Amino acid sequence: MEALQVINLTKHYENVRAVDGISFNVKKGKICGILGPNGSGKTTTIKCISNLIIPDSGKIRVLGEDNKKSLNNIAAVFEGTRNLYWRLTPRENLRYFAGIRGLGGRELEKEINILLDRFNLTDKKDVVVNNLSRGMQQKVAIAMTLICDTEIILLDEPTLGLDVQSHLDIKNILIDVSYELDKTILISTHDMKLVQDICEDVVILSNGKIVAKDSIEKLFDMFKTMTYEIVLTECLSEEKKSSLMKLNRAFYIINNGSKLETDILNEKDIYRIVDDLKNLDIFIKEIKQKEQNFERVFLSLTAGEVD
Ligand SMILES: Nc1ncnc2c1ncn2[C@@H]1O[C@H](COP(=O)(O)OP(=O)(O)OP(=O)(O)O)[C@@H](O)[C@H]1O
Repeated sequence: MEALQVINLTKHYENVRAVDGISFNVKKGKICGILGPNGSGKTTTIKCISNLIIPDSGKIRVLGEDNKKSLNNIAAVFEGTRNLYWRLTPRENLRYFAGIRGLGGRELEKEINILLDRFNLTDKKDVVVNNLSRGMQQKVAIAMTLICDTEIILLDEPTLGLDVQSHLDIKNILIDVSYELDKTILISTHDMKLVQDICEDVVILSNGKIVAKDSIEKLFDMFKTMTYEIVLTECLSEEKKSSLMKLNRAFYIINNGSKLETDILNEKDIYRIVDDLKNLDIFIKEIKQKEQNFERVFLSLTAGEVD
């Protein structure tokens, strides 16, 4: 069942076409990522879905209903957790946002305690949000969406500026929320690792248009290459770098020339690469096959102009 339908959405800011006729769906209980370079239209899309800005044209449906009539079924968290009240505590924030949606009473207090516990925030429940770490603030913001009990949760850059532990915590929380509570989550992000780890589907934008929308699995299959890392015995000189660039193969020069990466389709190619490097007096210390990386898929899809 489609929880969210975006149909032919277009939004201009004066002469900028921020979003240009995009359509995609997100199934109930799934996590979908919106990826794209800076300025590709991700935030504009999220803002249109959450009714913060009015699109020029197109339709947005939540469980089949126009999004303007579904305000109580959409909760959004924008970059930098700007929608929290910094001088209120986590408990007060949750109470306030639930109150806006007409929720209150003893049942609500019980719900708030359960949520604070779930997010490991119980011992911080009376500390003003301003004095919490970035990771904790992000948890409060996500808890805020849950207390409102909406069908759709929109998250703009939920892992921006988080340390490794908080990144992991947020990732686990989102997986829990989607699987256990059956929430539909749309995440706008630059964080490929997050998308690769938790999203089932992805929409990739470039210049306000969709360049790909599919499951992560299928997008990986589309770019089924093997990436090899070649560690060199010494850093490449500028002369060797330019000789390498003249070869009929794309090498990514890493670590100032002490490593190379290349994508191959056929395992036999690796023997040709070894020969090519030997002919250029570039000596190999080690060759490793790398795990497939969603960043490469993304770069392949967004490189160059998209009409
Ligand atoms: N309020 C505004 N007024 C004018 N132009 C805007 C406004 N908001 C966004 N834009 C422009 O619309 C385009 C899309 O912006 P948007 O913020 O949606 O992209 P984004 O993919 O979220 O970018 P980023 O990854 O940098 O946050 C950009 O060219 C941006 O400069």
